[in-house]
Formats: sequence, C-alpha cells, structure tokens
Amino acid sequence: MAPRLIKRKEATVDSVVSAPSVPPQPAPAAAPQPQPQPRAAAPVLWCQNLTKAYGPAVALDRFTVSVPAGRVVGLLGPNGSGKTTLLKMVAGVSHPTAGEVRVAGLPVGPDSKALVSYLPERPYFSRSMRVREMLAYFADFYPDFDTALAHEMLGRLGVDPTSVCASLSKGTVEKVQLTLVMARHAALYLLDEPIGGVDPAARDYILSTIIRAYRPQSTIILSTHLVRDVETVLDDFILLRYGQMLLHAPVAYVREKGTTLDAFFREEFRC
Ligand SMILES: Nc1ncnc2c1ncn2[C@@H]1O[C@H](COP(=O)(O)OP(=O)(O)OP(=O)(O)O)[C@@H](O)[C@H]1O
Repeated sequence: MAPRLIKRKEATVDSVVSAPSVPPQPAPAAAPQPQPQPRAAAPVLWCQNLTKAYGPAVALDRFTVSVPAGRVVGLLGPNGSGKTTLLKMVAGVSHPTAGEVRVAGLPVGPDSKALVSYLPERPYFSRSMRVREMLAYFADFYPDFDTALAHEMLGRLGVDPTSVCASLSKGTVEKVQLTLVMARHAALYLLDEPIGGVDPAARDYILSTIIRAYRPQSTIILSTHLVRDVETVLDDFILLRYGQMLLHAPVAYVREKGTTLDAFFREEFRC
C-alpha cells in the first residue's frame, strides 16, 4: 500500500448540525427495501469525508480511508485528535455530521454492528455483576461470542471468573473488557486504548496472542498512546491531528526510513 500523505492544516468549521426549523412529519409508507448484504470484496472499513462537529468545534474533519481485511492498524495521535470520535462513529454509537462510513460495504446500522466488536474507552458493565455473568450476558447477546475462548483468555490473564466486577482493579477491569470484546468472532475490532492500564506482562500476552495471533482474517483498529508497545504488532498506522488524517501507511514505511514508529510519532508531534 502506498502511503497517503496529507498536507496538515488547522481544522476549520465546514459543517455544523442545525436543528430542523419545522417539526418532523410522519414518513409516507414505503415499500420494503432489500437488506444490504456484506460484500466480500469491499474494504472492511471505508470512510469518505467523515466529519463530526460539536457546535463550532470539528472533532473529525473530512476523514477518508479504506482498510482491507486482515490488517492490524494503530490509530495514533495526540490528545483530542479525534481517535475516539472516529471509533464511535464506525461502531455506530455516534453519528456523523457529514460524510459516510461503511463496514464491509454496509452502511452503519444493525447489519454492520453485527460485524463489529467495539471496546469503548470507558468501562460500561455493571459493577455488581460477576465476571462469569458478564460472559453469559455476552454469550446471550452475541451469537459469535466464544465462551470457551473467553475462559481461556481470562485464565491466561489471571482473572478469576467468579470475581465481582466492583472488586477488580482498574487494570483487571480492562482485561475483562478486552476479553469480552476479543472473544467474539467479528470482522472488525475497534479497540479504544485497550492496554493503557494493564501490567507489562499481560500487555505482551494481549498484543502477541490476543491481538496478533487469534484473529488473522479480521481487521483490528486500536487507538493508543503506547506506540512503543504496539508497534511490533501493527501492520499499518493512521496518524491524526486536529481531527485530520496526516498519514496512513504501513509500519514498514517508517522502518525503511531507518527509524521506529515511536520515534517517528514523537518527532511528528513534538510539543
Ligand atoms: N461530546 C463532545 N462534545 C464536545 N466536544 C467533544 C465531545 N467529544 C469529543 N469532543 C472533542 O472532540 C475532539 C476529539 O476528541 P476525541 O475524544 O475523539 O480525541 P482523542 O484523540 O480520542 O483524545 P484522547 O487521546 O485524549 O483520548 C476533542 O477536541 C474533544 O474535546
């Protein structure tokens, strides 16, 4: 893949959501439409001019990308550069102000969500539940959830499935959440800061085994500030700044320059 270099510039307000001036009218009855089907040849993730504005502030600015199957992609950028905003829109928990997202050729909706396993940046499960109850909850909710694999991962990560979530440390909560997300058989995994709080030994297992080895056919997009830790497992990276894409390239692109992704990132975003 040829690297895509995009000239940097300050974010501008080009699209703001405005409230409708008339009350919504009931839609006329429409003939049933055929449901869109995933297309094998379509990129797993495709975004065209994807934009998210919060009032006058643009969190993501005309983001365009195409990511094929089987890639592990690092989503990198300084605080506030739009990483979480992008992942939320692909996952369908936030809606674009403008532009388009497709997952395996499907517009974001119930069909695309069935293909996506999303790890949000903040814990979301009930503190009163036990870990094994969370597993049962996921198994009920997602037909592609692999309970045996989840137990294997928890065992390797040293998490007791009988623990009550409220009793777990921050890093252990992260391990449980990542297990729940990665035990699904999804086409696209969106991981928002998956290893920030976990200890270095668990981090190695998560990166080398859970991220790199378990899902060779799937695409994994992970946002992180731990560039040095993740760079050995990444195929490609996307650099964001002020909501705009600076660069989408294979990690080999920086290695050919005789540097590391971590050094490249630090140089690019030096304060
Ligand atoms: N709900 C919101 N309302 C208003 N502004 C928001 C909202 N969510 C995000 N933003 C703004 O959008 C921009 C991008 O935020 P985002 O969380 O996507 O960045 P990030 O790259 O994930 O940051 P970090 O590395 O700190 O997690 C920031 O300027 C942020 O303040």
